[in-house]
Amino acid sequence: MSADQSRLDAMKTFLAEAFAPWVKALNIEPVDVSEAGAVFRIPAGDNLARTGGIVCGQALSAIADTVGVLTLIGINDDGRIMTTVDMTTHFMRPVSTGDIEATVTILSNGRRMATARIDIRQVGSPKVCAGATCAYAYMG
Ligand SMILES: CC(C)(COP(=O)(O)OP(=O)(O)OC[C@H]1O[C@@H](n2cnc3c(N)ncnc32)[C@H](O)[C@@H]1OP(=O)(O)O)[C@@H](O)C(=O)NCCC(=O)NCCSC(=O)Cc1ccccc1
Repeated sequence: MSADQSRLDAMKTFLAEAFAPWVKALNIEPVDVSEAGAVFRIPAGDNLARTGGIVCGQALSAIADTVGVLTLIGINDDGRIMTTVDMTTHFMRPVSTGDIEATVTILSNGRRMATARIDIRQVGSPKVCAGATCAYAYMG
């Protein structure tokens, strides 16, 4: 098994074991991971849409926070657990229902804190629809 496959498996296991049931129901799929970050696919169905078939901001924020945590779980080999301490999200253009992609870039990963940038796009489009910056504190 490649190192990346083992990281993807660790992310999937953590998603299945650690998150609230409604977060698991987002069906977030890790598809790529490296030291620099990770890429995720999410099938955004009508259950995530507000009026007009637009994916609601509440779901996009939850996706951003979750993929940030999963990326740190994937790239850290030390079993450290983190908690979100700050998050800023911008909704720059609507996300239509359908497959969406979240790209995580790790901006910092220190002894006590980590910072991640998350960009959410419609699959197949280069345009960022929503962007978030999340700060995480390592516990213990
Ligand atoms: C409209 C604005 C807020 C400001 O735009 P500006 O900065 O002045 O710039 P600009 O006008 O250039 O437009 C930029 C891009 O946006 C596109 N576009 C614009 N208008 C429309 C339109 N009517 N329909 C479709 N697309 C539209 C436009 O084509 C362009 O895209 P392009 O470059 O051609 O690819 C924009 O940033 C936006 O839609 N953000 C996403 C907000 C969002 O989805 N929030 C989350 C859901 S809300 C929620 O969950 C809470 C809630 C729940 C229930 C009930 C109530 C609340």
